[in-house]
Parts: sequence; C-alpha cells; structure tokens
Amino acid sequence: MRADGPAIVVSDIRKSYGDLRAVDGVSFTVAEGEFFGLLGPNGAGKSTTLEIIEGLRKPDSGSVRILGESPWPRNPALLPKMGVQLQASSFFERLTSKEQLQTFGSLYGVSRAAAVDMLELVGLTDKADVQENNLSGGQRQRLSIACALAHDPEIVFLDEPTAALDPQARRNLWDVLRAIQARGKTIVYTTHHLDEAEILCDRVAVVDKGRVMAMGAPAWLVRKLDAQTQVIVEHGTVTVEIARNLPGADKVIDDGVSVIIATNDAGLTIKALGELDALNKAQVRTATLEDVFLHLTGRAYRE
Ligand SMILES: Nc1ncnc2c1ncn2[C@@H]1O[C@H](COP(=O)(O)OP(=O)(O)OP(=O)(O)O)[C@@H](O)[C@H]1O
Repeated sequence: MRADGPAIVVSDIRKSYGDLRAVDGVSFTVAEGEFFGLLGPNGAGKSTTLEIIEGLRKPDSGSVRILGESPWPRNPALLPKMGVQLQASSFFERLTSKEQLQTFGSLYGVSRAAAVDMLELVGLTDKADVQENNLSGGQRQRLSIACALAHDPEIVFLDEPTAALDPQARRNLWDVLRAIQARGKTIVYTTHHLDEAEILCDRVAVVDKGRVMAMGAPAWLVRKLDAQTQVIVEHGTVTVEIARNLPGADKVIDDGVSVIIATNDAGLTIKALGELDALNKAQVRTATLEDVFLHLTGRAYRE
C-alpha cells in the first residue's frame, strides 16, 4: 500500500559477518526523484547496505520498503521498477554496446529502439557498434549504467559508478548522472568521493563503521558545522599584524606564499580587506564534507 509516500524506506537494518558489524542499525528514507548518496570510506558498509535495499542480501534484522513493497524475499513485482548497477559490471561476451543494451532490454520486453535511446543518454551513440571490450574504462562504466537503465526503471541504484575513473571521466559521468535525475528517476548511489557527493546529491548519509553518522543536504551539513572560513591572500599583501586586527579574524598564518586568515565572519573580514585593496588574487575556503567527516569521527577522511 502506498499513496505517494517515499520511494524508499530503510528501517534499522543490520548485517554482521561473524563479529564484524558491517551494517549496524541504518535507517533513512529517499523521496521520489531524489538523488541520495551513501558516502563513506572503504569498508564503511555502503555496498552491503545497498545490496540489502536492492534485495540481493538478506538483513539480519530491520526492514526495507521500495515503492511500498519489500525487496526480500526476491520480489518479481519490483524488478521492472529497479535498475541496479553493481560494483563489478559484467557484460555479455563479444556484443557491441548497442547489442548489450538490446539484450538487457529484451529481458524486460523493452523495444530495441527504446533500449538504444539509453546510449544517447549516457553519451555513447558513437560507440554503438563497438564491442564492450574495446571501450575505455569510463565508457564501459557509462555502458553499465545504460544497461541498468535499459528497462526504464523508476529507481536506479549505482554502486561506486565513478570509482577507478580518471578526473575527466569522472566529471563526464556526473553529467550523465544529472541527466538521469532530470528524467525524474530516483537515484541512490554510493561513493567514497566526498567532493563529488557534495556536488551531485540532494541529500547524503555519511556512513562510517556500519552506522549513519549524519544525514542531510551537503550544504546544510557543512553549514551546521559552523566552521571558520579561511580567507587566503597573497604573501606581502597584508602583514600578519594587520591581518590579526581585521574584523572577524581569528588565527593568522603566513607560510611565505600566502597569508591565511581564519575568520568567524568572512563578510566583515573580506570587506575590510577590500578597503585595504588587498583582495587581488584572494581565495576563500569554506568547510567541506571532509570537515564534517573529521568533526563526526575525529579522524581525517582517507579515500
Ligand atoms: N561477504 C562478506 N563476508 C565477510 N565480510 C564481508 C562480506 N562483505 C563485506 N564484508 C565486510 O563488511 C564491511 C563492509 O563492507 P562493504 O563492502 O559494505 O563496505 P563499503 O563501504 O561498500 O566499502 P567499499 O567502498 O570498499 O566497497 C567490510 O569490512 C567488508 O570487509
């Protein structure tokens, strides 16, 4: 039963492997059309959480509802509504990109033309007749996302789709993910790239050691930290003495290249620097999700 409720409801799921609590009481909801990120370092429990939600793994306890239904035990009614891309993608041998998509699509009775449309969405139209083994890593990743979308599901699960890609391929894939969301799909994805999650996700759950440490819009999580802003001006522009006396300024460091001013009121500090004509080449660094992670766990984030 479901009357426009959330697309996904996860309630207190747990999964242990022997003594290891891989998922230790995780709960969250995802709204329809939302881009939701599970993020955290390697081994945090993201994949296990995702696989439980996808109905690929049975939780020790807790429950999951997808579009109002339970994905476990295997629920055939849900399969056409879900697109799943696993961390290790597998393709049919020796088929071209187009044939891969048509084959995946045919499993769900999708027309050959509709399946091929997905090639355009992921920017692979010009590789339609290229065999999968001749694609680059980034292109193969895009093909595997297209295969997860071949049957036009409502919800798309992507496990580390940007892992192992170079920075350029990663950015290209961001455009693909945004295009998928623009089609109204609900996206749940895992990543260990905090910068990427900050840019792409409507909301994130920061996961560490099987637990959700914080959840919300990235900008909200960062703002809630109430961290200092750093205003960085070129060395020689202002002296440390002057910088320390600027309104809002707290700590000041001169490292010989820059004068770094940690401020509690960036607006006031920048205004005063402007009046001193000291803003040429200035940079402003605000807190990021990395600072949120550090604050939550007491350890620096390692990708
Ligand atoms: N089948 C399994 N048997 C035993 N331990 C497992 C199994 N699957 C996962 N684990 C362990 O559970 C923990 C969580 O793993 P999981 O793959 O969910 O983390 P993750 O956050 O997705 O990490 P990664 O980004 O490296 O994939 C890890 O310590 C992992 O070694």
